[in-house]
Amino acid sequence: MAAFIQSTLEKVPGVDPRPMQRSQFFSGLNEGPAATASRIAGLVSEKQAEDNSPYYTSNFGQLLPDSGHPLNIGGIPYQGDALLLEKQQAFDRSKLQERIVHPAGWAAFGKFTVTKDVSSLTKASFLSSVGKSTPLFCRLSTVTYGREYPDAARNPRGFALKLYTDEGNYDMVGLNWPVFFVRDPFQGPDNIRSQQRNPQNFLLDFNAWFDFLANVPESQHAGMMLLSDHATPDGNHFSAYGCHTFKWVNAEGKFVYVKYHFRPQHGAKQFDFDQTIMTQGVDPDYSKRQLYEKLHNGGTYKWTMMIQVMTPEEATQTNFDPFDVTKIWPRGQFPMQEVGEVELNRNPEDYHRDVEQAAFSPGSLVPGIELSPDTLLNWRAFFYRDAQYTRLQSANIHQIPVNCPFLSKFHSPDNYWGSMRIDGDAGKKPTYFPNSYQSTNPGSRAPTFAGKSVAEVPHQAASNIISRQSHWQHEGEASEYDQVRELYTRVMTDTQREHLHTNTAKLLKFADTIVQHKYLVQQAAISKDYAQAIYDLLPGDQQSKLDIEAIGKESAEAHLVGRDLSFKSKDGRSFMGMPVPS
Ligand code: HEM
Repeated sequence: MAAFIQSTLEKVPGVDPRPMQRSQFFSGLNEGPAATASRIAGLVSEKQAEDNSPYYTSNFGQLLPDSGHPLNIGGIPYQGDALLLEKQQAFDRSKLQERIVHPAGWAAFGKFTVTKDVSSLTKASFLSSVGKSTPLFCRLSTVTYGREYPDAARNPRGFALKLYTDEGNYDMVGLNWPVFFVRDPFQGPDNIRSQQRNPQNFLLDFNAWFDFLANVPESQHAGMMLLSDHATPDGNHFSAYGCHTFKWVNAEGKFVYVKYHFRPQHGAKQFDFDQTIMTQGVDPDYSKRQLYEKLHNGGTYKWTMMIQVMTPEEATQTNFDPFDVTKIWPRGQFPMQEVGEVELNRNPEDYHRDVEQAAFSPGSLVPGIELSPDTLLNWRAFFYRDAQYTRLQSANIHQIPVNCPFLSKFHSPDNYWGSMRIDGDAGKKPTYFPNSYQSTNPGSRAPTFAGKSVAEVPHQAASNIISRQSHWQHEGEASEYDQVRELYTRVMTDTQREHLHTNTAKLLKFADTIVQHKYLVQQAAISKDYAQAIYDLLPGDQQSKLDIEAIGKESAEAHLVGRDLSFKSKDGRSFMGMPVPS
């Protein structure tokens, strides 16, 4: 194609004489999205495209006479200078709206390699054989602070992977801890807003941080992560998790549930409170720089991917809800198995093109990997695209190189048109179904559907009743705290507990007395010693306003805070994903 264009151009007198001139792609560096994607993902070894034009031009190819002199009338810029206006307009529009969450991000390309055979568990092509390697893009992020906020700040870290598989793109959109604050989609925006800036005065609002935690019993596990040194990793030295439960389906249509874990081969390291404050001040770009420099100097970062596996039958037997993202699966009961390795080895070429415009969605799945009956996961699979269509101002985001499914064996969407459509679009292909051309005949001009082999395997839901009834096992139950109590009393070391107490007290002192009281009630439900230790570290004038005995007594009913039990399932856990009987 490029040769054809070139030979045509050469016949036109006065044409740009550059060899392989490809401006038809209307891309800044004269290359199209799939070519860019193949290169930045490291599949082809071409060097970064360079602009070899002898002269600067406008977006529309007109030569710019010089850079320092607008058309002017006696020194006043003349509005008819379309070249100056274009430059100003492009500048004025050059920043994207930042992500509403996870705006501060840094990223790299690399590969995923299968190291252990899991083909009996999933038919996903990228996991089909040991040694198989798939290019990937990974974006790391903080969650609730703005794009330019210091990236060592106390916050969860996002860990989003996009695997360019031969069956389309697979996105895994996880975090650096295994649980989330809420399990109900209604509380998602509340949770995030409580950790974002106060809308009235734009100040960081620790009162809101603690107030949300004080009123949502299931948020204590993630809350403990947020206040421990877990929330202040040393740059990219952290473990990551898929958090939710996923469903893996094998070639026989049998399924299991899985949890994803990613262990850093470069080791997990954390900063304490003071080191975090210092790092933020000394280098606001600490985590970004750590990744960039490592890769720039030829190094790599690697995580080992592990899974825990649970059969649908086992999922009915556990004393915790396996589809509740505020809970973990105990490793003693569900051991870790190795799957493969994530390697980051190439820096992006252009931050805006490759990192800002990246769009991950928990709904971007491939055959063999499906959603479990986790309410929040199902909602996330639905709404991330909505956020991106607004943020990137187009539904045609698959054309952006980093999002382009450039290795998919098949690509023939039945969607067409829309803003910023720059590819071949629908062309002559029928875009309505059924049609008289749709067939598997090689001569046909329309693709057909892949059918049952790629269809989701059915699982049973709790019932066929539409209602607002809750299906959570631990809702309104003291068992809500079992796992977080285990973490606090048995898993954490003395030093980790000590840091948790001091970190918490240093921030809880910014909260109102009523919030401090209710927050300590939740912590006392985990352990009275825990609430006492935080209380002991609060300033004396604040302690005197709190009644630690009353807090201890109220903790017996902490699990009922914020609960309307009229919505609670009468059968306890009932949101169960069992196979459909044949
Ligand atoms: C409860 C509700 C949640 C809400 C309302 C929410 C909302 C969002 C939104 C709107 C975005 C920005 C999408 C974009 O513009 O590209 C986002 C990004 C992200 N979310 Fe969530 N999210 C929630 C829960 C979670 C959970 C449970 C996880 C992890 C298991 C998670 C991990 C991420 C990550 C890693 C990103 C950044 C992706 C990137 O690097 O571009 N989120 N989320």
